[in-house]
Amino acid sequence: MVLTVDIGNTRIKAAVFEGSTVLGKFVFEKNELEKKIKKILKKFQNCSDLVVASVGNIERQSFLALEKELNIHFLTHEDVFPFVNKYATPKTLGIDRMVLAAGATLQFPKQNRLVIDAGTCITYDFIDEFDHYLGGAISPGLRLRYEALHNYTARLPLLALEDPGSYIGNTTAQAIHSGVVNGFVYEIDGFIDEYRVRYSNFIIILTGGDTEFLAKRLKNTIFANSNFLLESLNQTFQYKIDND
Ligand SMILES: Nc1ncnc2c1ncn2[C@@H]1O[C@H](COP(=O)(O)OP(=O)(O)O)[C@@H](O)[C@H]1O
Ligand SMILES: CC(C)(COP(=O)(O)O)[C@@H](O)C(=O)NCCC(=O)O
Ligand SMILES: [K+]
Repeated sequence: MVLTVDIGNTRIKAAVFEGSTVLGKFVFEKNELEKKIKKILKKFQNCSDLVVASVGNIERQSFLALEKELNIHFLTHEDVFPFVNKYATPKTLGIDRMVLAAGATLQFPKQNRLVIDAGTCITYDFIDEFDHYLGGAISPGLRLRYEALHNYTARLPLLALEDPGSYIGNTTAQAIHSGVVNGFVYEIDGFIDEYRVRYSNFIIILTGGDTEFLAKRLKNTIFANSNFLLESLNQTFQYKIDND
């Protein structure tokens, strides 16, 4: 059994895999890391490996205490990945994006793939049919947009996510919801349309905390899978074992 852990900038997601089957999935806050991991390992005592991708402020050292219990794999740029990295600054590429690209490459062979991760940030990652990772984009995520409007103005309230009634918001609240939610959806559909100009065929994988909210609002056809990063972590680990 393998325990995969995805440490994002907002939350931690974890899943236990037996082969490619998910036996359990967990979401928790960063201050609960140790407590929750111990609880998961108590429940799934056959876990032999722990695989971590962290873009948050949690480092390798946080897992050292567990080394007696199981093998720790804290993924970095030094690991083997199933694509050719064409990013001009490969060392600054987020490890989460590398894992997503690995999952897309392994799960959808020999085709162009666009991975969209709607988390704290929205990340776009494109891997072409020759398994070249080309790059993509980083923009503020849904919750971050609401928070940024509030934090960097004097008069805008902090609102909780709500469906905008119309794109013409006629109150402050409705104008914010329209700007944030519609802007988010238009941006993603706009990026997809732009990729389509250059690549006639590609598959689109949508993941991240806002997957469900977003999936039904996009005009483009996508594979929506909020577990894609955790599944990709499991696949990246299997790939590492086979190719190291
Ligand atoms: N309980 C929750 N706490 C925080 N964000 C949530 C929650 N449920 C859904 N979200 C949405 O998930 C997004 C963060 O996604 P997530 O994948 O958890 O981020 P990260 O991987 O960067 O930590 C936010 O934009 C927010 O709208
Ligand atoms: C862009 C990110 C902040 C996204 O993080 P997330 O939204 O998943 O929490 C992360 O992938 C990161 O820190 N990237 C480094 C810069 C880069 O990928 O080029
Ligand atoms: K992201």
